[in-house]
Amino acid sequence: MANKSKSKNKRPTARTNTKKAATGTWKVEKEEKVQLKALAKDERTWKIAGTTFLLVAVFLIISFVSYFFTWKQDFTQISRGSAILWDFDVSVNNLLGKLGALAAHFFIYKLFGVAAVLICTFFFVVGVNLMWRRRVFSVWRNLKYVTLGMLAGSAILAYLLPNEEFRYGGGVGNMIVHWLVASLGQIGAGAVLGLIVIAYFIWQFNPVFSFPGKLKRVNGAPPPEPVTAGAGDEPEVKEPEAVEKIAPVQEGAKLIIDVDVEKPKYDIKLVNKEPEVHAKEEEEGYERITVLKPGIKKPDPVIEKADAAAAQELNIPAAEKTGSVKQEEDLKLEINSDPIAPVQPAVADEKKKPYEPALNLRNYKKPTTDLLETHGSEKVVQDPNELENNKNQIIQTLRNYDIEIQKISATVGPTVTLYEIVPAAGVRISKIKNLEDDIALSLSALGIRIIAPIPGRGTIGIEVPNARKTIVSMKTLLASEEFTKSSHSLPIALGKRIDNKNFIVDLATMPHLLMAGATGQGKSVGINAILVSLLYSKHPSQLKFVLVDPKKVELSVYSQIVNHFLARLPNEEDAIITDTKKVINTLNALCIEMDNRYDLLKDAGCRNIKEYNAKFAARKLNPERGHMFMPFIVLVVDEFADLIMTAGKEVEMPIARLAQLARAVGIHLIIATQRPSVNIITGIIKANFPARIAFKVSSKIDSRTILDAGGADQLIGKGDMLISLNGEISRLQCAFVDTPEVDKVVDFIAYQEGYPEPFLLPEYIDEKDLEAAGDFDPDDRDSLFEDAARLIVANQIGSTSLLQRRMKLGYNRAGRLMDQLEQAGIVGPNQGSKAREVLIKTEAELQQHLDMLG
Ligand SMILES: Nc1ncnc2c1ncn2[C@@H]1O[C@H](COP(=O)(O)OP(=O)(O)OP(=O)(O)O)[C@@H](O)[C@H]1O
Repeated sequence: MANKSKSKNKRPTARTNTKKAATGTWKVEKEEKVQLKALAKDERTWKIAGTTFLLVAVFLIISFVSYFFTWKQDFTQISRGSAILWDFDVSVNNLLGKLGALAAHFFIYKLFGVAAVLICTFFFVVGVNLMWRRRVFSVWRNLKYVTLGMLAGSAILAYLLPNEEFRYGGGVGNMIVHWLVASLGQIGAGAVLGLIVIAYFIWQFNPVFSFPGKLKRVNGAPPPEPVTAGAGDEPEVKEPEAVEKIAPVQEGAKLIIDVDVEKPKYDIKLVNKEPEVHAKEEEEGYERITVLKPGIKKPDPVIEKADAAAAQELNIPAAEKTGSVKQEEDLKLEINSDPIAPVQPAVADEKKKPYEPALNLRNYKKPTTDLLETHGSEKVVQDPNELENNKNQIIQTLRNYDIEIQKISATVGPTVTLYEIVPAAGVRISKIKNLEDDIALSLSALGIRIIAPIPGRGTIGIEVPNARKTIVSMKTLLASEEFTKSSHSLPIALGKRIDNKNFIVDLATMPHLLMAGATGQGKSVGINAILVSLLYSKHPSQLKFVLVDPKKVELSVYSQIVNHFLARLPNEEDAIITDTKKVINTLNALCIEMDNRYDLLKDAGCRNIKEYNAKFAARKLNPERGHMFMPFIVLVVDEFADLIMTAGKEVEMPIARLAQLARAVGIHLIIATQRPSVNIITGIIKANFPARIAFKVSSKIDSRTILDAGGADQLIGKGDMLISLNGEISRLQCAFVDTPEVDKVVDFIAYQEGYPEPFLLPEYIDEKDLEAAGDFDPDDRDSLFEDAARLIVANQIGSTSLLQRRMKLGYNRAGRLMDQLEQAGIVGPNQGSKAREVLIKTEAELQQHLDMLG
């Protein structure tokens, strides 16, 4: 539905015309409305609005600064108010004239004093966001800081500088101080303002206060802590009375409530997990750097040393090599035009060090976790009263249906609590399953899901949403040891399970992922979580993304890292594909890349990308024969429904082909859709995507389409999700990474040196295009004819796939080239599966032959 209206909005004129045919005056109003809407959506309107806000920010800052110097001279005039604007006899000294003087006087003198300068940042932030049409800064956060800063700043200045000629605290500051002094006295007012300053510093910097005496005790035995702590080695058992009303539970804690069914009474056990080990600042092999400005890096002795060592390996004088992109490019071009082809000479010399793809961007630093934020408290909180009430209601509801239970226990997760029930002997499981809606009704909660039975546990699970939910920050997951020490090829941190365990999986083994969810339920955040995980774990030489974004805005931020992590078609400007036609070409190009990679694997005698890359790194494969280090390629399609609706089979077929075959050659697909209906997620797509994620969907049917099971319609949104992996469905809270965090990560990468150009996919030329354009005459020589002839003669192998691989061509074009080479007498006729005979033996001979052909 949402999408329908979106696409309608995109075509205001079409919509207007239809209405026109229908009615009279009403139609005109409608038309105006539509035009206004189109105007409001026009990029230029946004830019004009952005520029206006930025100019207001500049206007205010100049008038404020000027006011500090000129207020005294202008005071009498400004005090007359706006009347002076129309009095041409009046002149003022403020740099921005009467309006500047009046604005500054209003904000500084009448309102917030010196602290009023903060208001300029608000106009700046809004202006920048409008100008770039995305959330570069958080307006809400800025507004909070500006308001609090102006109130607190004006009061503090008014308190500290009370009798000055200049009103440092402005009218508002004076008023607050006046009221504080009248209520609390001079000292009390000072204490309150001092407290505000101290509270600000504590909040901002969270200093550590430690007492030497206590430290000694910590070294010996940890002091007992309340329920929260997770400090004790032993699990604590507490009577309910002893538990605080809201008991924060440490990550990984399991809350077990044992129920005596006759006399409702329970024990709460908290089983705390080992404390979380925080991220290492330095990841293996990569030093941490501080990024100053684009292109400017702090000189780092370690990096320089590494450069020297690497240069030595390349047999290039260190001085020439250090930091010289140009040199690196030249050298690369000499060996192979591929941007990630080996810079290091890959001669089959067994004594040489293994080839390291990362050395081509040896100064590259992976992003650090301090770029990310912790959202809210990481502690899972659960109210014992809530637990008790839910438990009683579950027991009562089941009893109403004559179902008795032996035991009930609860596991508190970030968003939901899992109540596990052991039913009394003889109770049929299906009976409980059928009561799903009744239990949900009696607990008056959305998002109840019943798992009957929980696989492998012999219990029945009832998931009930928590009244207070915890956000799972991406930062925590990426800093966890499971992630930093993971041995996965493509680790992705998706979120936390119901038992608070981190859920980190390997995309390479999934091997493709289908994601669905109604609009606004967390799909975009989920895609960002996956992309950010991969950016945190991989070097640009190891991974390339192909990003398809028909909505045009969701993935655009990643365009900044085009020369680091993106792949695109040759001769394409944009690395992020938004146009359906280009999507089809890209998907077909990926199919060619897959076929080429299979040829290389076959030639190398390897079964998969891992073996192949290991062999290449051991310098057992010759780049001269087209071998190269293969990066993983991850294709992300945000909004698959749009594509299927517009291009149908043309999109479905290459996706299905890639999904069936591409795993072994390191190509993985992530396909997301808002509308998981059967005409979009067809049988053929579904059959090839064993791993599927569902955020909240709007109907049970949608849930069945995506997961082959109900439940996704019962989720509560905001990243609450079900993942079906190897036939097993788990409920997760998706990791949250906000857009400004993604911006920071992308900026961190973008400011570093990248490859000279993006990773190029093979060229794909649509047969239909060629025919339609009528620009291919078999008698006309292809523009690449001579290059192809040279390649074939140099290698003395008459193989079409050699042309495909080395010249990055599609099968059809390479085939035509081969036919033309045959016509020209350079290669012999087709010999089935064997390569054609090459009739010309040397380059000199070829040159003569070509000259003869003219
Ligand atoms: N994992 C999460 N944790 C907490 N809040 C979340 C999470 N995921 C999403 N949200 C909240 O839900 C909002 C919508 O999420 P998101 O933009 O990912 O939805 P969407 O499904 O991609 O929507 P659309 O399809 O319209 O783009 C976010 O702005 C955020 O406030």
